[in-house]
Amino acid sequence: MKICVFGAGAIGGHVATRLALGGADVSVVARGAQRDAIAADGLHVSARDGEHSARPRVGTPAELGVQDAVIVTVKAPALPQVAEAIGPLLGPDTAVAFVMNGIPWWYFDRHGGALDGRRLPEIDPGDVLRRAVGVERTLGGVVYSACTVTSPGRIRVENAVNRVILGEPDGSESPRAQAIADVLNKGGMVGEVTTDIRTAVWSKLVTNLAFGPFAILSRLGAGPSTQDPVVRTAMTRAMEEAVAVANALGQPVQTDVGKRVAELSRSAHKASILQDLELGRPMEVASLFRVPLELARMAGVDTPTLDLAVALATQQANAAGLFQTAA
Ligand SMILES: NC(=O)C1=CN([C@@H]2O[C@H](COP(=O)(O)OP(=O)(O)OC[C@H]3O[C@@H](n4cnc5c(N)ncnc54)[C@H](OP(=O)(O)O)[C@@H]3O)[C@@H](O)[C@H]2O)C=CC1
Ligand SMILES: CC(C)(CO)C(=O)C(=O)O
Repeated sequence: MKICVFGAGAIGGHVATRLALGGADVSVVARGAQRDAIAADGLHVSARDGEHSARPRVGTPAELGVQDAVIVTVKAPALPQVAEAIGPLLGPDTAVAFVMNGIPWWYFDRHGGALDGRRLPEIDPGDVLRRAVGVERTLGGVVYSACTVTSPGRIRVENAVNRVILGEPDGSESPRAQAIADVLNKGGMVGEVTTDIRTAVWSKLVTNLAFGPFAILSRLGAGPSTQDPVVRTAMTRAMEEAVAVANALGQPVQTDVGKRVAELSRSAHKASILQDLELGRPMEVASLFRVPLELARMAGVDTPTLDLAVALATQQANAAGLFQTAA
């Protein structure tokens, strides 16, 4: 199976390595020092189950040509650039899986009901992804794997279990998602296919949405920040609001909020969006924070704690020049 990973950073570098270990014909689209290092010396992943290396092909979409599947693993602000470049990788039967955090651009496509087909211009401005990729090629994706690029071409993975969940926007059974999941499983990552990808998206998102804005405001990891009972209470309320939004949208997320906040409070982990702020990288404010609250308004759910935290976090991202509120 020919699979190209578009955006071989932390997650993409890990996924590409697992796909190669699983026997796929893997290529990557990368840039800068990361691209040069992968081209010269391959990818090297240091994980709980060992040290893994792979030598994927590295090239531009035109050089790599039509694929059986493309896995997009950029940060959300880079999606318009993906839309511009992805064309040569796509044939009529190419599946394109967006394996990222946050509300995906296709969220209301093949959704059914009154909101079916609703656009999310903060994530897909001018419908560029819709036109370049098309909903028919698109698979949703969620990834549980804490990954960091430690130096170009080298990725450290924290989790003992690393999961990728894939699913069709219309909730149908998916042989094409299963084919990708099978390769991941062979490569030592857990690949799963779901018929309810939106619930999988929200199950992950409730943590990003409740934890991320507080991280930006405190500039601390969850552990140190939640030592203050006021913060812990507010973060708990924020996560309860996020779960209420998911439920109102028809996604039965099962998050045990008290347990999740307790887990976060034992961790020194700095939210990835705070790491982006500190490193001056474009921030996923739209897909992780603002669009979920747009969905809260559509669902008629009040989210006062999240509203304030997200408004202030957005101001921080604006002030740092790492996010621009859509005009
Ligand atoms: N890292 C983690 O532990 C986790 C991340 N996620 C999610 O996964 C997604 C990816 O995150 P992550 O892997 O951390 O991000 P990274 O920034 O590490 O990786 C994205 C990569 O894509 C590259 N890229 C962006 N645009 C282009 C382009 N036009 N052409 C070629 N390469 C490009 C980036 O290059 P450059 O650096 O030059 O911008 C970078 O190397 C996000 O949605 C994130 O929230 C989910 C779970 C955990
Ligand atoms: C929120 C959390 C801890 C889990 O999804 C995360 O990985 C992040 O955003 O850094």
